[in-house]
Amino acid sequence: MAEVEIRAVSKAFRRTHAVVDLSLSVGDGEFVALLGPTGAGKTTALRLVAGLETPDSGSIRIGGRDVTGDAPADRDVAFVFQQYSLYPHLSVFENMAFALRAPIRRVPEAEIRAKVQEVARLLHIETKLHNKATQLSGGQMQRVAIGRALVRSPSIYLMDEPLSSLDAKLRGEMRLELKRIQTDLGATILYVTHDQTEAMTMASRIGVVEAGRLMQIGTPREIYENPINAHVAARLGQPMINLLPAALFAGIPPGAKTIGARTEHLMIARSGGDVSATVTRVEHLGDQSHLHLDLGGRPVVTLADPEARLGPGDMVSLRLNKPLLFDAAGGRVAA
Ligand SMILES: Nc1ncnc2c1ncn2[C@@H]1O[C@H](COP(=O)(O)OP(=O)(O)OP(=O)(O)O)[C@@H](O)[C@H]1O
Repeated sequence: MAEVEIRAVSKAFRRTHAVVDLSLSVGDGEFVALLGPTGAGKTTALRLVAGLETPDSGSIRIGGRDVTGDAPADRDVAFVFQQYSLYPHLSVFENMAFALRAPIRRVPEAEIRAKVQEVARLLHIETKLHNKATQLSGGQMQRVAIGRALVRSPSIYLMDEPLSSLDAKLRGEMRLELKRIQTDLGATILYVTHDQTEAMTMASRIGVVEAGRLMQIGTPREIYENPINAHVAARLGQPMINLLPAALFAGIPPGAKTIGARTEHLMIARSGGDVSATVTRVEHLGDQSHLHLDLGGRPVVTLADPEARLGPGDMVSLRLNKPLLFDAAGGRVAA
């Protein structure tokens, strides 16, 4: 494993600025997630590191070596794509062994067997090694796709939404397993996702990307608690942060035009708060319930206290507790 350094890299496709002046380093053994909406430039950033795209400007270093002009095969990276793209006619074993069988690698057969078996155990697919790739469930296929990358020991693993085709339950399980494997192997991973839970639970640092630009990078906690602007604040947190006009509340510092209130910033009482709101809906999600409110014509969503027994039409009183403050342009304002 090795450190990867992206320095001031830009890439445009005709008039689309897919990646703009991106600087980012992934430390040895670190798990960095790029989080952003569709079209933000996450995949392009990954493809630039892999060498599948050439930057218009900037440079990329892997393990201290400038690889900007190198072909993908010379970069020592392993890529896991969104689609499994397994070879259907080959067994699970052969799919995983494939990269090790490249003639230039000259890996002895005994070593290939040992490595594939070790990784298969890690991914809990050791009993499937002789199945054809097509005789697997979606979750097993995705494990094989990840396993194909893990049998190699590249400088960095590049992963592009590898869990997005799995159902919610499997995604949750694979999140835990991928994190465990990364920790066990001390693997360096640059991971692309639009799923905030994946980024929050697996990454040591999250880079929030918007319209080709890296807006903020930090630990999940830093990004969640201390977002630099309203865009970043809206990327993390469920239910999404409520962005409300400051004018709805009294005593807000001058300069603050928008209040960012996450559920923990909103105290709900029957009376005695700063403003009153009407319950429009209570949404039961099993492990939690979301309380939808109307605050002066604006929708507000927060977590419902299961004890409160609120229903549509009930009036509640809201009190702000140290919310985030943003200026007219969405930039953060000190409280
Ligand atoms: N080969 C290409 N030719 C032209 N435009 C492209 C090409 N690849 C990407 N783009 C454009 O660059 C922008 C960034 O795309 P990219 O795939 O990197 O975004 P993304 O954040 O990975 O999105 P998603 O989550 O949907 O995969 C988009 O506007 C996309 O349409």
